[in-house]
Amino acid sequence: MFEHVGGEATLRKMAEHFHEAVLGDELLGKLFRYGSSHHVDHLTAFLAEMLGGPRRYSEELGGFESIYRAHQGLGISDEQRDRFVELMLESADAVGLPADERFRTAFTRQIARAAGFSTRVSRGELDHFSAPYPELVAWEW
Ligand code: HEM
Repeated sequence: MFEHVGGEATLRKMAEHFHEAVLGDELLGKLFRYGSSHHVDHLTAFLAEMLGGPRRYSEELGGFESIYRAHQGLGISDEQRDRFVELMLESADAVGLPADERFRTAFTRQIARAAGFSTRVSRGELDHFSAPYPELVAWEW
């Protein structure tokens, strides 16, 4: 799937597009406005790994610890979660990710799953030890 989408270059474009979109979004902007400049790069690495590409996010960028810490305490609402997923899918369209049904079905499901994970972490509903991180990145495509 990593190759099918056009590799890291396409995913970086998608992450850049997404980052711009959330910054300008009424529901999500305030969560990201004070964030760090590495969000685009880390999101690119995570998406690449999620799609079966290089394991840079887990091996070099902190993997589970980093993603857990980034969302802890954010108190993401259901509305914010749904908007996040919507903007991700819009960004996928904007940069021309493949439109075939097999890819889109799996991609949408996995983004929704990751959003569920981040939301539960953000509300303190998932502790460190029970959080299903491996399922997020080691996905069977
Ligand atoms: C459900 C709604 C979500 C919200 C509101 C949210 C919010 C955030 C915020 C505020 C940050 C910190 C940004 C920064 O450091 O500049 C962050 C980091 C991150 N998020 Fe999310 N997030 C959500 C869902 C997701 C999902 C679904 C994914 C994966 C597809 C994801 C992947 C990441 C990654 C990889 C980082 C960077 C962590 C690091 O620094 O290594 N997030 N998120």
